[in-house]
Amino acid sequence: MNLSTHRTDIDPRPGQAPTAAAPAIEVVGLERRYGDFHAVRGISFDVHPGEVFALLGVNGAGKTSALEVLEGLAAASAGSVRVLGHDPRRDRAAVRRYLGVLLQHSGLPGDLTVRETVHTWARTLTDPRPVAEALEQVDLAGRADIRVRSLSGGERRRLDLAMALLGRPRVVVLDEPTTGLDPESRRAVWGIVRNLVDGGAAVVLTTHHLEEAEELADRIAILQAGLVVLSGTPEEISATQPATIRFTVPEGAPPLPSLAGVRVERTAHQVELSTFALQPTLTQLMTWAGEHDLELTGLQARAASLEQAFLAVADGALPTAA
Ligand SMILES: Nc1ncnc2c1ncn2[C@@H]1O[C@H](COP(=O)(O)OP(=O)(O)OP(=O)(O)O)[C@@H](O)[C@H]1O
Repeated sequence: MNLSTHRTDIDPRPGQAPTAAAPAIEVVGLERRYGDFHAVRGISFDVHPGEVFALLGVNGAGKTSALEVLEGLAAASAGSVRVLGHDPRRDRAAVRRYLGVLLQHSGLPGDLTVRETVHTWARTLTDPRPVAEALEQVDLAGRADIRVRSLSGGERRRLDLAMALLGRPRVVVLDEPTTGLDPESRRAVWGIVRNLVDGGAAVVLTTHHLEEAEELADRIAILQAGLVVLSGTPEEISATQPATIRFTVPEGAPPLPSLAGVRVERTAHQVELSTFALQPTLTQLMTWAGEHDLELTGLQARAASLEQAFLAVADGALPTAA
């Protein structure tokens, strides 16, 4: 699978020269209301060419509502969104050519074949990729003559992706690109996304698979009830949570050493330590065990994960740092 070349230049805004530093997507104070309901309550982020930005959050957090404004499908209730310097709704014609969108639910007609579907869409684009190449990329070349209604859920999702990338987009919005895909297909999609950004595209995606965000995203924002509650690189977000050390103390062991800043939970002989200083805590623990000639069975030390941070946000636990 490979993607052919992508142009990495950015359309200058009227009166402006293109600069390498210009973000491909700029979102400032975006709000989205449905009647009285405030689904997105003032979020800001930008995405540069060659970067993957992931919007995470539990169901209903506001991810799709925000993406629909980027896609030009809905108006912002307040705030502004720029894609390649343009308003994606008002200047739809200027943006459309450079924008690839994978909606959460697509509605392709079921009675066309896969090849006919892609051909039909390609005819509406300025500089489409060859249909055979597009199908090859998502591993659907062997299904080209099958009617869309006969495709499996995962195959249909890969067809959606082929359509989103057909026009060689420089800005790509992917709403849950791998939902319903098996692990192998999911990894293939990750490869496609990496190729896109290597070619200079700016990618925004949503996902409920945290390992996907960890694998792909350069930066992440976690949304809750329409607000960004944590943002940064995957490492920065993970680092808002403590590392965990678990072990079993042997019968008759002396009391644990005093460990400053470490939370200790103990049930019978099972011990769990939560610490923001994994190495010093481990060193103190090992020194203590060595001095008393103790064997700590089942010893495990695990750095904090993105999943831990995500769950802490979902549980309403305030992050300790951001
Ligand atoms: N057309 C609509 N009218 C009224 N409320 C809506 C509408 N569309 C979305 N909502 C509400 O806005 C909130 C945010 O929905 P949204 O689909 O943006 O969330 P999400 O983070 O994408 O969720 P998911 O992970 O389930 O896709 C939800 O409470 C949803 O019920």
